[in-house]
Amino acid sequence: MVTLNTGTPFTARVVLLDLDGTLIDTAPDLAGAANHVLQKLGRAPAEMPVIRGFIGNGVRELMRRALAIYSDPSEAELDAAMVDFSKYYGEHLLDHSVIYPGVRRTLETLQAQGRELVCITNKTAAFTVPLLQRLDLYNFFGLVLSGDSLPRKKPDPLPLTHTAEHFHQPVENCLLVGDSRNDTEAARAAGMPIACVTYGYNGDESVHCLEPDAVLDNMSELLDILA
Ligand SMILES: O=C(O)COP(=O)(O)O
Ligand SMILES: [Mg+2]
Repeated sequence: MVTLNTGTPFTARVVLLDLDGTLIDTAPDLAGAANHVLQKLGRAPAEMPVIRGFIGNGVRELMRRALAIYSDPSEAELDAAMVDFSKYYGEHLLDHSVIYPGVRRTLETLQAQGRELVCITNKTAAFTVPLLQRLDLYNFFGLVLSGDSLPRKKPDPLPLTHTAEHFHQPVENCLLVGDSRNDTEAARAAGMPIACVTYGYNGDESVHCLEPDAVLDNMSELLDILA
């Protein structure tokens, strides 16, 4: 079901899409990599719902939070953990991760409508690009901004304002589609409309609490709210 809180459809000449929890269900493989590191350190694996709640601020923050279940890691401990995490995750990017229902067909339609598509994620580029390429999604995007592409990532508005400038569009003519508080905060700070999907990673909080301009249960519902 779609909830439209603005009353009018969005022009959205540029559609910005979050990655983890919005386009791709990456949690199983992120959990696999984090638990690989925990196991190496002799610790118990974290449950999937717990790991899901750690996603959204980049893989380093995910690993920091997973280690902190036991005790807050030093930066040196986190550096060492990230070497193991990165190697394992890079080799297991797509063991269990899948595109969410409706995503591919919706991207095809948006592209056919002549809209610019952009992927905006806090994931590092070393993982973002192969994930999109191997799922045959990469070519949909005129721009891909990862967590390490610009000096600041979401919830900072920079990736959003950078995108609007890149395509010479006012922010009002863009629309961010995301799944979490980082997305709504970045959008509000940029003055960009935001739609949230209900199926992603926003901890225990319903995305309705974030008061986005629209709420989607399936990506295909995006087509119902665009002018
Ligand atoms: O936490 C991450 O690595 C990425 O999260 P995002 O794609 O939802 O921005
Ligand atoms: Mg997300």
